[in-house]
Amino acid sequence: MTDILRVAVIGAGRMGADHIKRLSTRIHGAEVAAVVDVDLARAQAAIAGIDGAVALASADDALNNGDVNAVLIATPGFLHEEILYKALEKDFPILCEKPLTPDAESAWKVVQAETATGHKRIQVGFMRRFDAEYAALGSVIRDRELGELLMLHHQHRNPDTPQGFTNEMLINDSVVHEFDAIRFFTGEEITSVQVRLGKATRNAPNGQHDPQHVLIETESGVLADVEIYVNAKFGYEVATQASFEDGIVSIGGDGGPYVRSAGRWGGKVTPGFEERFGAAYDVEVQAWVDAARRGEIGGPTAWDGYATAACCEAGVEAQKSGEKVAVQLNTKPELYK
Ligand SMILES: NC(=O)C1=CN([C@@H]2O[C@H](COP(=O)(O)OP(=O)(O)OC[C@H]3O[C@@H](n4cnc5c(N)ncnc54)[C@H](O)[C@@H]3O)[C@@H](O)[C@H]2O)C=CC1
Ligand SMILES: O=C1[C@@H](O)[C@H](O)[C@@H](O)[C@H](O)[C@H]1O
Repeated sequence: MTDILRVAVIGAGRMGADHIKRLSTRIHGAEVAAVVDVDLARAQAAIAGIDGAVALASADDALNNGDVNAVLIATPGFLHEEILYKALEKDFPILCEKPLTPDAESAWKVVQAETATGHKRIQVGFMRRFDAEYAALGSVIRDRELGELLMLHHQHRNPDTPQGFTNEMLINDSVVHEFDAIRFFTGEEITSVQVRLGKATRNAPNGQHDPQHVLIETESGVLADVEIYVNAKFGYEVATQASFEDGIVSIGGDGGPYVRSAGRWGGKVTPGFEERFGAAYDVEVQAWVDAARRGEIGGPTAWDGYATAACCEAGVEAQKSGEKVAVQLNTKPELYK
């Protein structure tokens, strides 16, 4: 077991700030040593009240700071690649928010760079694998409790999208989670993706066509579909229904306290991913820290980041063509088998 992790968090936006809070309050075995943001005021605000943490404006300064021995990357996806190489060069444990990189070619280069080091250092932030209900459905599938899994139906709904969220990001930033979840549930690679564009909401900004219907096939022929609807207004909802030979399992549906008051009855809808997956992020980050202190990783690998990037690439092509697009994958290196 190595020393406590002294983590540099790169990117102190919505997700980075959330991880900084959990690292400095709920996670054992790690501390925030540095926070980096091009917006230095944001980095400074993020370290308020954290003893021994410094705010910096450049990732290089953090990686070369002698007090840092681990990195959590929470910049926008297109900026991950450069920081990943630098952190690999330092041989630091890395937790990289999804997507690993936004396209398959760059993700494959990252896989090759890590493979050349001879050990796994990169864990990718697919937190749904750490959600209690996802884990439970995963066990039902693996243990064949209800016979063979036949189909998966996913709903992924966000209340709205941040500025600059493009049509491609519906696939690259949002459906990337379902690509990983389907691979996690089935233990198989995805072989093809098709995207159907139907009637669109008037609430979609920035040239987005919203919602979209994504149709997915795995190696053994499991069919999955995803309703991705990122300007759904009512709240944040991520749910799955799995059809088996001997039953149906639903996760992520309405839950929580059921209240009757002031002439109404019902529950609450979570406003965002921080609330819906808060516990899963905690488990994910703790698993990363515990594994990193043993010289290992504690979750999805760079291969998972690459394979999902290849699915995204097929998905973006399918968005444009409407055709079923095959997912092209290179051979999996021994390191990830
Ligand atoms: N696992 C999950 O459920 C979620 C993951 N994410 C992922 O987290 C990452 C960050 O997303 P958000 O926090 O939503 O974005 P954001 O836009 O809120 O934050 C990004 C931050 O990075 C900073 N930044 C930009 N360029 C930088 C650079 N060169 N060096 C240092 N800082 C820089 C920005 O100033 C900003 O503060 C993305 O990869 C995103 O896909 C985001 C939301 C949920
Ligand atoms: O990763 C996330 C965001 O980047 C993405 O924009 C959302 O659609 C996802 O639900 C969330 O988990």
